[in-house]
Amino acid sequence: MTLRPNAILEVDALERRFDVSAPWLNRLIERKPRKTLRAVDGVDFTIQRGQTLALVGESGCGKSTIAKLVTGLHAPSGGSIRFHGDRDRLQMIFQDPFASLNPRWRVARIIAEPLRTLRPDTPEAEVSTRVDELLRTVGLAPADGLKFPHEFSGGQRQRISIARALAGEPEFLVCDEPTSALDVSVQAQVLNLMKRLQKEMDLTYLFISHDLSVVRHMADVIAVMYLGRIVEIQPTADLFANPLHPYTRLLLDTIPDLEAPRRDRSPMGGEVPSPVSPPSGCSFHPRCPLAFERCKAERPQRSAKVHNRRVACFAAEEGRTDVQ
Ligand SMILES: Nc1ncnc2c1ncn2[C@@H]1O[C@H](COP(=O)(O)OP(=O)(O)OP(=O)(O)O)[C@@H](O)[C@H]1O
Repeated sequence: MTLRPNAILEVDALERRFDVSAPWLNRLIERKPRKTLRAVDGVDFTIQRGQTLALVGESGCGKSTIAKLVTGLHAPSGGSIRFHGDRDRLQMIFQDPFASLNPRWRVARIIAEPLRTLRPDTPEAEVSTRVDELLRTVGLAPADGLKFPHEFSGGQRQRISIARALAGEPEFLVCDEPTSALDVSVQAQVLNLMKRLQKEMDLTYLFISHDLSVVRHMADVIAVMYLGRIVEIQPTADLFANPLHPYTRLLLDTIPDLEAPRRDRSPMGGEVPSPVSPPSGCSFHPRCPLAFERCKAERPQRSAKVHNRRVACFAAEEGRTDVQ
């Protein structure tokens, strides 16, 4: 893999397996073998400084595990993560701001915490000025610093999480479903805030969502995941204009308000298989309208020579779009 000069994060052949075996005594009695779950199964992507890469896919496809690998909460089972930035300046924003904000702390203390950790010698007056500034930056008032998290709405709580993340002077933010607990109108406001902050502070985002319509206006590059793998990765406009993988097309079909209605809308059928015993060949073949014999037997590889633009699908490689 060649490093582009502006890459801040390079993820290469990343794997994370979990041992999900029954306790050893049960295994012994019931003569059951060990079981391994492949949550992340050979993923690679690059994120350029100042850009947003979105990971999209249904629940359980491995998005959060990648977030935890990138932030160091999990160790990889294989592959590599190269971060060309300051590790201390990597912050995370979670889906549920209520769970991630200490309910017994006033908001000012919550926001000040990363600042105090980063620069323990900062005088109190300076900390408090900075907290006021951060509250204003995210659209809240300095007086809000005196309140507790439960006194705020969901959107406001997410603004508090963002202010707390910014207090750590981040250059890279991992955002795991940051707006999926919010109402649609509030979602848009928080997403716009994140976009504005990205521009003003030259932030890089790894943005995780199950919803393509959310990442459409956020991401420069979208990676679509299925069962621990990236099945397609493309710049956002290209992915929407010309989705290559049948799974991406199915995901696009589930977006109700896409301006140009697609002629061949088809509902997403079937369940995501278990990552403990994934289907043979291409993991998507049992749900794929374009699957043929080869898809059951062989696993499509990352086809691309070009970074952040590729598809893992035999039908796409062969240019077939006819339903079998
Ligand atoms: N600590 C763990 N131990 C065992 N299995 C795990 C663990 N963490 C995640 N998994 C499994 O790994 C797979 C990927 O999970 P992950 O949370 O990364 O998916 P996701 O795409 O983020 O889904 P969601 O949006 O529901 O969180 C799932 O099958 C999940 O059950």
